[in-house]
Amino acid sequence: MAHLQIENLQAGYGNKLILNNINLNVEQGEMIALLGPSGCGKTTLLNALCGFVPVSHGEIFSGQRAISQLPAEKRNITMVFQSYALWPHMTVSQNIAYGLKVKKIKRAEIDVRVAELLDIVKLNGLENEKVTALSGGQRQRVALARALAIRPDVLVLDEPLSNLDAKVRLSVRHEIKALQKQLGFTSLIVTHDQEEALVMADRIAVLNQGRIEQIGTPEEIYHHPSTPFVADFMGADNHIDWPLSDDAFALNLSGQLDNPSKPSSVYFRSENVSLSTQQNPENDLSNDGLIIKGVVEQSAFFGNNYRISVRCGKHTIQAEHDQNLSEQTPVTLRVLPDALHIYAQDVEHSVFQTTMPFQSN
Ligand SMILES: Nc1ncnc2c1ncn2[C@@H]1O[C@H](COP(=O)(O)OP(=O)(O)OP(=O)(O)O)[C@@H](O)[C@H]1O
Repeated sequence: MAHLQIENLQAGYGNKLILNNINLNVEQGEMIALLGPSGCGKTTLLNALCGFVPVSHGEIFSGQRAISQLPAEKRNITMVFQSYALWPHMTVSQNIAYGLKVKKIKRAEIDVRVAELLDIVKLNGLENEKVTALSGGQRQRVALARALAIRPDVLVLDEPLSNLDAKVRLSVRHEIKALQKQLGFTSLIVTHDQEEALVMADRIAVLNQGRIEQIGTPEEIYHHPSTPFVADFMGADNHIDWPLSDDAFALNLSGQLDNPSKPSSVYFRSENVSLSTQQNPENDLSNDGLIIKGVVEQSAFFGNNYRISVRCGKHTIQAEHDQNLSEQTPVTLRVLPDALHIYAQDVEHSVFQTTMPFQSN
C-alpha cells in the first residue's frame, strides 16, 4: 500500500463540488507537485488532506489509517503556508518548538529536536531572533523546520516559494529538494510554476477543473503530455488543427498517423521550431515533420535567443532563433515529428484523445 492513498475523492465548499474523483498514490519519501491553472483546486486538495475542507466522498489512507473523517489534529499531516504563518512575537526557536509544545513533549526533548532542526535548515546563530527580523527565505526555512519538527507522516506545501524574490526562490527550491532527499519526507507541493515542478518533484500531477488530467514523472509530463490541456499548460504554445487547407503548412508523417484525414490537434513548443531564412533549406534528415512558410511579424530579444513571431497564412507561429530578424523577412519553419504532440479530436464527445503516434527520447 502506498504511504498516502487518495481514492475517488470528492470535496468542496457547501454545495459547491471542487474536487471530482481524485485518485492519487504517493510513495514513502516521494515529492508530488500539484500543477495547474489558478482555481483548478490545488489548494483545496491540500486542505482536504489536512482536514480543513470536508471530504464528501471517497477515502484518504495515510499508511493503513483511513483519515478522511478525522479532525485535522489527528491526521499528522502538516502544511507549510505561502505566507509562512509564523508567530511574529516568538523567536525562531520558539516558533520551531511550537508544535512540540502543543503535543506536550518534554522540554529537554524539545531542545534537542529544535537544535537538530536549526542545523538542518541552516539557521544556527539566529535561534533567538524574532522571526520579524528575518528575510523571506529565512522565514520560510523556519516554517519548514516548524512543520518537520513534529515528524509529520506527510508534509504539504502550498506555494511555499511564491513570496520570495526570483534569486532566493531558486536557492530555496534546491534547499527544499535536498532536504527532502536527505530526510526522506513524503510531500505534496502546490505550485503555479512549471519549472519549479519539473525541478523539485519526483512526479507531477496536472490538475484541470478539479480533476487530475495527467500524472507522471517530469520527463513524461514534459515530453508526452497526454492531453491538449497538458501540452498547452506545459509550454507547447503553438497549436494548429489538422487537416488545414492552407498552403503555408505541410505535414509529412510518413504514414505514422493512424488516419491522416481524421481531425487532429497539433501542439509544439517554440523552442522546437527550427527557423531558416532560406526558402528551400537543405534537410539533412528527410522531409518528415511539419514545414511552414511565413514572414516575420515581430522579433523580441529575451536573453538567450530571439523570440520570433511568424505570420503563416491565418496563423501566427512562435519560434526561437539566435539572430534578430527584420519584419517581413520570409522564413521557413520546421518541426521534427518527435516534437509534435498530436491528438485526435473526438468531435462527437467534444473531447480530445491522444493518438501518441511518436515517442520522443
Ligand atoms: N472558502 C471557499 N469557499 C468557496 N469556494 C472556494 C473557497 N476557496 C476556494 N474556493 C473555490 O474553489 C475553487 C478552487 O480553488 P483553489 O484555491 O483550490 O484553487 P487553486 O488551484 O489552488 O488556485 P490558485 O492557484 O489561484 O491558488 C475556485 O473556484 C475557488 O473560487
